[in-house]
Amino acid sequence: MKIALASDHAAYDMKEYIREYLKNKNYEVIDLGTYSKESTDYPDYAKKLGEVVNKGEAKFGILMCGTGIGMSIAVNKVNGIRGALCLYPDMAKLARQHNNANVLVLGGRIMGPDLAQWTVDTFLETDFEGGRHERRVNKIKNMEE
Ligand SMILES: O=C(CO)[C@H](O)[C@H](O)[C@H](O)COP(=O)(O)O
Repeated sequence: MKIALASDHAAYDMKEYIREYLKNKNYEVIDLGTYSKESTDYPDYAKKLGEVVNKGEAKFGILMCGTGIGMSIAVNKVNGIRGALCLYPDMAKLARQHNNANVLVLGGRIMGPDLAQWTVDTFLETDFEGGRHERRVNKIKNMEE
């Protein structure tokens, strides 16, 4: 399974950690940056990753910034993206089961590596439930331009 990753400077360490974690679990990882701790603008990375996921070049995306809020606001502007800021595994489980989220957003300044890793595992291993949730997700899709 292909996973796209991106972060701003505030979550650079977390991105590096998650990239190696996923590679060790044999996921194919597309690292879209940032590639250093130099100050960057999170919308640039949210746009880049959102477009990769929307085109189907990766099944899921994982975005990280300091709190996760900026990335989450920005990535949800990209068509086809359902980005969910999840700060612990149960949020990730419901983001997949109910919202069919295709981008997980994490907060690099507020989550430790273990919590981030458990949240990523839950997100990637949980399926969409469909049914009544499909109707609601379709209503979100219909809001797109
Ligand atoms: O968008 C954010 C706040 O919700 C992110 O946490 C950014 O990473 C943060 O704003 C970056 O802040 P910095 O002072 O430029 O490092």
